[in-house]
Amino acid sequence: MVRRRIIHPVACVERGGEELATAESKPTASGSSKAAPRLAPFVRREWRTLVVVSVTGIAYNVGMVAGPWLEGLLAQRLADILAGHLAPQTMAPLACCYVAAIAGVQLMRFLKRLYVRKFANNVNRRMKRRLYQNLLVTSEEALEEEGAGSLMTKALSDVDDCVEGVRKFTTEIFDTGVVMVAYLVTMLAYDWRLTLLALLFPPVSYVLASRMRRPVTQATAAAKESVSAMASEALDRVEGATTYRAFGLERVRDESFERRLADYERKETRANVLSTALMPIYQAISLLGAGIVIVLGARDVMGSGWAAWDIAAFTTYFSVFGRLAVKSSHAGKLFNSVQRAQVSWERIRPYMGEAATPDGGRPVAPGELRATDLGFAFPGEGPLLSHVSLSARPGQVIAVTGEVASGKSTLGRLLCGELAATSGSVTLGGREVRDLVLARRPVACRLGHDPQLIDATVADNVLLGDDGDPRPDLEAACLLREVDAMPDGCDTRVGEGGAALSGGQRARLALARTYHFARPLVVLDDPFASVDMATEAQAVCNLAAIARSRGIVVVVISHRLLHFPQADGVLCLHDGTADFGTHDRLMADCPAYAKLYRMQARGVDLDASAQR
Ligand SMILES: Nc1ncnc2c1ncn2[C@@H]1O[C@H](COP(=O)(O)OP(=O)(O)OP(=O)(O)O)[C@@H](O)[C@H]1O
Repeated sequence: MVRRRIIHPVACVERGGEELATAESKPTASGSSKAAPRLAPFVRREWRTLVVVSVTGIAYNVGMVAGPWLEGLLAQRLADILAGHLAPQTMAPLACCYVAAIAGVQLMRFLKRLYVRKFANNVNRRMKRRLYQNLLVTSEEALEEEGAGSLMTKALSDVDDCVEGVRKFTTEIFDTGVVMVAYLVTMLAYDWRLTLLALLFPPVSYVLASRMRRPVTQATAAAKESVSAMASEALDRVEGATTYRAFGLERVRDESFERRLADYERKETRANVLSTALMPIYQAISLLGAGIVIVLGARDVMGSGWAAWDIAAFTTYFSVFGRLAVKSSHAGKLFNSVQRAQVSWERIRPYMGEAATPDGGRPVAPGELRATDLGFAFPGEGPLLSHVSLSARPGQVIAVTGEVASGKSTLGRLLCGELAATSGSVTLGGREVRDLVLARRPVACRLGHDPQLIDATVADNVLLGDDGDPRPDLEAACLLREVDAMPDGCDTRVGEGGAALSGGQRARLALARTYHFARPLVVLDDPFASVDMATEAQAVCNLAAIARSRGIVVVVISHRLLHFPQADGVLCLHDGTADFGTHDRLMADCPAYAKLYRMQARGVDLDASAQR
């Protein structure tokens, strides 16, 4: 069966190039971390930076009140000088104080911004590292379900959006929260009755902003989904460019991409409008109190109000009120950025649990493989396999065959613990393989249809950074003679995905790597599909020798039955069930197997080939 798969080369390197059996659930659900991941620990790790942010943030924002206060004094001093009550030179010390205060406040602002950025960068780096580590140990099944576009969006933009929300929140705590308290206290000190009246309006803008939370969240989530779908579409278009061109489907695919693009534009525009364009409305509402301040403040200056003000007091009060009104409208901005961050966090949350270390478990000793009464069905589909049983002692080779799409590859994945059986069990040495896999113990490896070669040398592709000599493994895979004939031998580069090799060479190079990292259970899914018969005969011989010498169980899945008589056991899948036994018994008792074998036997002297 051919299915589109996500290539994750780093995972391939980490997993020894084999399709290492992993949990199909996401890391957090697979036992590495039971508690739901939380954002707070990522933030808490940066407590030192946050202390600097707090000190500079409070100094900056409290210092902000000094500006309007000194401006009031300057206005009053100017009035006194113009009235002849004071000499002009008395302005100089006050002006110096003003400049020094502004400079000090701006210095604090610079430091606060610097450390907020540092804080955000560190949180971002830590979250991306965690996401990356968890993606590495997530099963292909889960990755495919998620979709490549969605994963790219999560890795690249959701973490950024989430951290940006945290950064804005941290910034606004000081730039909005602390400074508003400082402004409020100042205004209450000047005239508390006027202050209470003038500040009736900002709460209206808070209420409106909080009412808008749900639409903002929904619009943001819709925009995120749309960008993921667009990324998937673009990836698919690039990956399948040659195919679409060859089959004249380019226009259809381009139109489909255009539709995705239009959908993205619409949803992103709506999300942006809701999260940013409402700001002026919040501001206008907050500023409605300005009229009250002008009328009642003028009465204070005239001596008929609730307080006795001079021009300095009026100037300071009006300036502080204006700043407070503008700041209070920022609360809406704060809600919106927090909403956006929440949406992103929910999307990446499943991948943010304690990172599981790939392949970190203790080795598993070789043992008997026993599959008992296995049954399996893909979600929402009818049973694919039922009542499948087999067993193999250490050192034995089991051959598996069956009709097309009878579930051979699926059985290989079940044996390796990559998929959870619907019923029955698979044990190795008496322990459930899937439990060992979920505990990240290196129990099984599977060589699938895709060799997953890296753009490096032949030796690198076998060893993947491991110490050792690749030659014995290359020889066992019947590739050494061809590698020795290459210009640089084992140091020959194979190109991206092994582009410089033939299909058969690619398959055998991946086989050599599987031998190098062999586990107690090795499943080879159609490993000799692209090699000639003589090479296949030698490779099968070597495979049996490796199984015996290392005491491992090897399961070979193949459509080619030429060498099945040499296997220690044969499993034939047919009609949703299976027959297991020796080649001779199946020839006698399993008509489906006998038919397949005889069909291939036509024109081939099988007995002679098998004895070679
Ligand atoms: N992830 C999946 N979700 C749903 N159905 C799937 C999935 N993977 C495989 N199948 C279906 O399960 C059936 C068996 O697939 P499988 O690859 O195991 O068969 P196979 O015997 O190895 O095929 P082939 O002979 O072509 O190599 C197919 O009908 C396939 O479409």
